[in-house]
Amino acid sequence: MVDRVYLSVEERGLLNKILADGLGQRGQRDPQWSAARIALARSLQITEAPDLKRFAEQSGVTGGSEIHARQLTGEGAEQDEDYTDVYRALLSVYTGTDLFADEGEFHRHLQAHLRRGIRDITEEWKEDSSFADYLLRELFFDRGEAATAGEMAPELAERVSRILGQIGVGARVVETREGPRISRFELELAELEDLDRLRKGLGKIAFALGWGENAVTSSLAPGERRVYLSIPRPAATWRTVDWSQVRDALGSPAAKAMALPGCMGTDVLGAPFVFDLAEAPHLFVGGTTGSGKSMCLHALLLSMLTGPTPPELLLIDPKAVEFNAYAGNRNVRGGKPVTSADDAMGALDELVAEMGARQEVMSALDVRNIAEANARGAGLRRIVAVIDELGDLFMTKREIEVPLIRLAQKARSSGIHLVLATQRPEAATFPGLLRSNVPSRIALTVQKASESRIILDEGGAESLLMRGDMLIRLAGRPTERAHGCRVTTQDIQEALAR
Ligand SMILES: Nc1ncnc2c1ncn2[C@@H]1O[C@H](COP(=O)(O)OP(=O)(O)OP(=O)(O)O)[C@@H](O)[C@H]1O
Repeated sequence: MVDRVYLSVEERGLLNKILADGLGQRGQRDPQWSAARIALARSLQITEAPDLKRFAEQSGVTGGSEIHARQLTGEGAEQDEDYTDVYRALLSVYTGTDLFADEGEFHRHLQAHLRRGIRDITEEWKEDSSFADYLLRELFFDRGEAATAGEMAPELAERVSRILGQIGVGARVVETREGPRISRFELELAELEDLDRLRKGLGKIAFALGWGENAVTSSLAPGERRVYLSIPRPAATWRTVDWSQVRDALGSPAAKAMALPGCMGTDVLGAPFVFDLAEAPHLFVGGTTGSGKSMCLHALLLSMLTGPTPPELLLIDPKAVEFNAYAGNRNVRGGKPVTSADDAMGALDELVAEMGARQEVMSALDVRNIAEANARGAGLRRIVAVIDELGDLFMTKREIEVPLIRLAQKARSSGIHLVLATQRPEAATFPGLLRSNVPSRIALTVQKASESRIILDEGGAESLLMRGDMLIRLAGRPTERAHGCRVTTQDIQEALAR
């Protein structure tokens, strides 16, 4: 018999919050299983099994509490209230093992799903928003497709072949690959003219599959007459990428060789997307509210802090919300994030002065950049200034443009880098001189094609799918699509505790 599952104090707290604030069951007696079943349902939506080590281990739950199986699965209750075998069957399919035969394993998987579901709800449900709306959006939206996610690829391949025929493109599907959020088809085109027909027909393919106009994209693939066709999947079938997966990628020799390794998530096929901010050398990040911009910035900050030589971070946050957790960290310049426009101006002026001092050191050593200076023992540490939200800063203090432009123009060689983020990618927030000196860009979902063009000099970001979906254009490289990883408050705390 399934005995019980264990929860930490925080996890139990979330269940109580769902009951009281979400389901309005204030004062009722302990119907905690109803909240727990919602958390189970959330986890079961994700096609990948939860990490057993992380979510089923008992060690992290000291001081926590237990939920009995009879509450969770209805075990031992009347026949039509006992869902134990339904859960057992579901989890057997999920894991590919017979969980009817192994009670302990069933227990472990049940607990892992419950705890992952609680983790997801904690991340996704904003306290001040309606829980009913959250449930509708996260649990029930596109439920039909979610249920058939496993069989989708061959069925989709047939549909795609049929649609290609309808729009007059002669093509053979050579390979199908499922990324975390996108199905990618490699096509071999019959004739050269099929390339034009395909490009012109992308809107029709999207329309036929029920997506927005620019949701389906194509790009050239290696090999004769080969192209990739990328088709998004419904949100309920996405595989979430966690920070822990990204962090592992930063341990690779290639990433360790970078001066400022950055990884915000994966490419469309799920491989970590790692780049060197020192080569970027300045980055502009734009995306509408809820696009995942904050998570993207946290992933970038954690990547740099996890690297072999963490830089000094100047954090500027006029809204005084996003970077609070970093206060007191030894890598933060001045010990805490800067929140007022006047202090931001002062801090950036100091960086300009620091740049001047470093240039003198480099000229005395007769070297061209910080790497060469450090090879001669200069001991200069890289500095990264991160501003979230640039638009607010410009509104209260336009003059801040002056030190920013000077840094963007000249700070690269002295090891000072800028990351400028905004919710409002407008010409006024990203003016000409700054634009031309900040060559690397990340566009998360934006509302209009014109905003995409401000960030990337091209459209496309208006058709992204929120939640960290992004287009990255690094200096000298073509635009690439990536999916951000999820960064939890715990991830940030763990990284800062190092
Ligand atoms: N990479 C991701 N994977 C899964 N969910 C994500 C991801 N990025 C963001 N989300 C979801 O989107 C929500 C909004 O993300 P985030 O707070 O980073 O957006 P934002 O653009 O900074 O919005 P705001 O400006 O309103 O803070 C998160 O609470 C989370 O649920």
